[in-house]
Amino acid sequence: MIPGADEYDVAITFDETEVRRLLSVEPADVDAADELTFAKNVFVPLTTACRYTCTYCTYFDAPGEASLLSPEEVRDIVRTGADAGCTEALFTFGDDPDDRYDRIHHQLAEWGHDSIHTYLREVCEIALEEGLLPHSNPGDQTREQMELVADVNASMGVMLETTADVDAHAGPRVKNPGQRLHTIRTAGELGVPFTTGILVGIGEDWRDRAESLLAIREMHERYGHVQEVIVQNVVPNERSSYERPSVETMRRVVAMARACLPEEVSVQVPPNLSPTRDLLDCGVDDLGGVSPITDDHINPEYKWPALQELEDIADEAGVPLRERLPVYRRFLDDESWVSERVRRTIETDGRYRAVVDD
Ligand SMILES: O=c1nc2n(C[C@H](O)[C@H](O)[C@H](O)CO)c3cc(O)ccc3cc-2c(=O)[nH]1
Ligand SMILES: C[C@H]1O[C@@H](n2cnc3c(N)ncnc32)[C@H](O)[C@@H]1O
Ligand code: MET
Ligand code: SF4
Repeated sequence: MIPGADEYDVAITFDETEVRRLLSVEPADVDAADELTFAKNVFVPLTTACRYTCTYCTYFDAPGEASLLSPEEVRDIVRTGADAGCTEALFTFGDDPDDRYDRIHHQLAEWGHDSIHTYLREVCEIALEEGLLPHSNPGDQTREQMELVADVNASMGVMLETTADVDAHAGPRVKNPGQRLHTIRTAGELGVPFTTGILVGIGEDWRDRAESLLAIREMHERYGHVQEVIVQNVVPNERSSYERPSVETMRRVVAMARACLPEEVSVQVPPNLSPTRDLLDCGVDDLGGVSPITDDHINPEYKWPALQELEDIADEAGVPLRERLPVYRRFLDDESWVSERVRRTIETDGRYRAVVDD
């Protein structure tokens, strides 16, 4: 049973034959992709306040220290990004930060906001004004929260992490797999093109990995909204000494993801964290958002590869490298997936047409 599944009304019955099939998948069983895609983004770490304290994470700050970027700071970052040829403003930050941080609450109030989501809407609008397409990953969202920002985002996301009950999420306030799945389902109901994924090496076992991927597939089968699934290996940092999963483990999980998910769903690995070159024959077809100007604020010790390195990786795999937008092509021509507002930005900016038509 997935923890929290009943409470959030997302119970899933796994087909034992399917679980077994995935558990037996080997890298040799899947086809390598015929192209590699990536997006150029700027990372906007809106706030370091977070209601959770995941043991693998260095991102969050204690209540007395956590900060919030101002609208001016956000405009500066996204403008620099647009000048550097980026297409995506990645808003990733602490989960429900106004939940228990008074100073965040007061700062938001000073700027005329009563929640992080009304503020997120304002900064997404700033990104659109500056010509960037927002992709927000604020962690878990209620339907009301997501509705507030859906039409100013090209796509959104949240990592499922895992369906298992792991110690990494133990404590008084914790990520709950049922709540994560509920967020993924809400995106489907609201017609939001969505990114999710699993975090490998946080205490889950092979069956948990298979079930996590099957849970994502189940959500996609219902709504068709999952555009990509990130297979992310945990990396050690100064707060925690998680062991990196071995290359062999990552090869098998990536192959499992490819074998589990339908063809239209991309399998992404982050090129700054993963042994990317060793995973390409296991079905990876996307390298995610990489930034020519900002750090990966979640894992700042791990630098983004330069565009040239992505070219070299694709060359070695013998496939073309193609730039993409934060929203995948198949959603673009349908108003129920991409709002008029976002579509206008894509259609009026020559840079976007060039990326879409490439
Ligand atoms: O730079 C990062 N981008 C992350 N991204 C962004 C991703 O690389 C791109 O923004 C998407 O591929 C959209 O283009 C995430 C997006 C999500 O929706 C959910 C989780 C992640 C995780 C990361 C991450 O750890 N680091
Ligand atoms: C945005 C995403 O970053 C991931 N994340 C957080 N901390 C780490 C880490 N040490 N290693 C790898 N990924 C991490 C989580 O999966 C989160 O959902
Ligand atoms: N806090 C959110 C989550 O874990 C967003 C990114 S983690 C820095 O989903
Ligand atoms: S991974 Fe996200 S939810 Fe977990 S502590 Fe870090 S910022 Fe918060």
